[in-house]
Amino acid sequence: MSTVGNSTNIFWQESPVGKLERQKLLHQKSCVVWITGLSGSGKSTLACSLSRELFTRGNLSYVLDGDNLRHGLNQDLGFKAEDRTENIRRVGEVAKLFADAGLICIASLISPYRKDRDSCRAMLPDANFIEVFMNMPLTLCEERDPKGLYKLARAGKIKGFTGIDDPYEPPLNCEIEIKQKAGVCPTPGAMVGEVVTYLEEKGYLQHQ
Ligand SMILES: Nc1ncnc2c1ncn2[C@@H]1O[C@H](COP(=O)(O)OS(=O)(=O)O)[C@@H](OP(=O)(O)O)[C@H]1O
Ligand SMILES: Nc1ncnc2c1ncn2[C@@H]1O[C@H](COP(=O)(O)OP(=O)(O)O)[C@@H](O)[C@H]1O
Repeated sequence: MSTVGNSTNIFWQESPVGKLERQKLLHQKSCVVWITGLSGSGKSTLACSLSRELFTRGNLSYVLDGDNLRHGLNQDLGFKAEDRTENIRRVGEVAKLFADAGLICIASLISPYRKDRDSCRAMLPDANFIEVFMNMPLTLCEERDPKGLYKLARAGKIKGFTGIDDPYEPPLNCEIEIKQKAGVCPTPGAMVGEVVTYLEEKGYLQHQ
């Protein structure tokens, strides 16, 4: 019997099927691929393209996108610092469950605060947390501005917009950094290739 937070008199229920059995069934080693970066840096593009490529290769993944989760699980959260922290904590816990289920969980959120990302890393046993930093300049993200949010932020119509009047703390030692080469952004395919190569080299994509 234990107490966790406000939950008292709770008991952990073991599953009759273990994580190793689920991973063996899926021919893969589960993990969390955590994609962080400014709005417009390419997080969702990488997450979706990566998920498709893994599926094509016979590996099962699932995308947890910040925008999407804010339509449901996190619809009660805004963008003040403590709400972003709670957002990342919740997504970290969900990602941990997906990894325990044997999947390659691809989380795609701005996740601006280093301490929050590091807390998610600490949640994952066996260090199966792969931080991918979308290191794109603010100028590029603002040029792209597919949702027009940077324009609204610049006009003062959105307060506390990441990169404009809210902080983003870049990773100090991420596993993968996606960045421009000679001022040119890699294609979505090249971005996917960098991540798949890493996953293969580290043994996450065991073939039949
Ligand atoms: N104030 C503010 N700052 C940053 N982003 C904002 C804000 N308001 C709305 N949006 C939209 O919300 C998306 C980011 O949600 P996240 O859950 O990834 O953010 S966070 O991790 O909690 O910081 C983000 O989506 P992406 O563009 O895909 O990153 C924005 O479209
Ligand atoms: N590697 C890339 N090369 C060219 N355009 C890209 C690339 N990645 C993303 N984009 C474009 O940039 C915009 C923002 O991408 P998106 O994935 O929505 O970013 P985020 O999820 O970080 O907000 C979209 O219009 C998308 O098509």
